[in-house]
Amino acid sequence: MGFECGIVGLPNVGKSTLFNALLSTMQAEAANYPFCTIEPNVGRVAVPDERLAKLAKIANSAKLIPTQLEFVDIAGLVRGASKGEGKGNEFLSHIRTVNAIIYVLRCFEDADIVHVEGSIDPLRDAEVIETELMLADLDSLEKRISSAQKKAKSGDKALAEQVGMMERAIKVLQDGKPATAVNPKDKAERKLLDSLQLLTSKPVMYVCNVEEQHAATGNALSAKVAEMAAARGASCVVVSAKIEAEISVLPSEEEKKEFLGGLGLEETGLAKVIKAGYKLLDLVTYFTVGPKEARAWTIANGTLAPAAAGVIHTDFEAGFIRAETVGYDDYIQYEGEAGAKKAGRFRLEGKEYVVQDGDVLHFRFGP
Ligand SMILES: Nc1ncnc2c1ncn2[C@@H]1O[C@H](COP(=O)(O)OP(=O)(O)OP(=O)(O)O)[C@@H](O)[C@H]1O
Ligand SMILES: [Mg+2]
Repeated sequence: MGFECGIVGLPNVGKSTLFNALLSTMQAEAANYPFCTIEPNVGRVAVPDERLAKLAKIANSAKLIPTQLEFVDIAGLVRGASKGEGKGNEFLSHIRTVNAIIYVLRCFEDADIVHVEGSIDPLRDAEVIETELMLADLDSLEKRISSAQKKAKSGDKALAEQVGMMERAIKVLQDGKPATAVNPKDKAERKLLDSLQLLTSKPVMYVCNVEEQHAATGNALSAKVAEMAAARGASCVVVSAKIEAEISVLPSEEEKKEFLGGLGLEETGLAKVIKAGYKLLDLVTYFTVGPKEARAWTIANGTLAPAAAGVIHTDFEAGFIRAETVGYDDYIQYEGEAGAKKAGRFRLEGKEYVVQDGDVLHFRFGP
């Protein structure tokens, strides 16, 4: 399971500006010119988590190592992308490989920055892009289904199930809905749907890119997007990519805080985007804490202890014996492992243990 969020949208809406800010260390081209991003840019960013510093303080850890999330800056799609317009096929194939989609919607007015659709209308923009993705999915399913149907007739049960799922997906797409609207009823159905590798079965969130002065409050356009997102049960984050780019290059945390305060913000829009992306992928964090370092690790929600150990090292998974576990709240309340032990809050967990968000773990493993 990968942990990649694709940044998707029309050209010139601020995707690369946001991406650059996210990876102030990395360079992706940002210019007032449609299609300036030709190759997809991939970068890793630290996931902000207040808990890490609190744990490190208790354990006197010398170093803090946050966990990371990957972002991919994908070139702007245009109307007709599913038919190959504006390098559409190539750009759509970049979306196919990511695990979740972050739609960047232009909610800022600026007469100097060209809008491919000629006016500022984020709801229309979302519809244009989402329609292209649905058309691409429909096209790919219609191309695949007849040969799959033929093969399924030979009695291949797994294939027959897949054909069933294809038929359901085609139906919802023809109704103008994304493949997620198939609403898989259990894990097995979810897996079947995923196996079709559709663009519109990926989890989705929206980023409203607003003017500097609306960074804290949003504007009338972002309010409309928020309403649409809420109706779909999707999350929606307001940022001003341009301001984020300026903040991200400030040399010290203090200066950043001051700058944010002046705008009426408590945390950067980037932090909000990263946290929302992490949630969108249904990821959770566990910690390893010691005098050398306090470190955060990422796993999919529902991961069992041996597989969670495998994120650190494959040997940990192969030779897994048990996980010494203290829940985050207990670790804080009893001020560390020793205190948690005294209070009877130290647990030995086995192979069937589902690691919980915030767990402080120490893995025991053998040869
Ligand atoms: N919040 C904002 N307010 C004002 N201008 C902005 C804002 N966000 C981005 N811009 C400007 O919009 C222009 C386009 O931005 P950017 O290059 O990031 O777009 P893009 O979505 O990556 O485009 P493409 O699809 O062509 O790669 C840039 O000049 C950038 O400075
Ligand atoms: Mg770009």
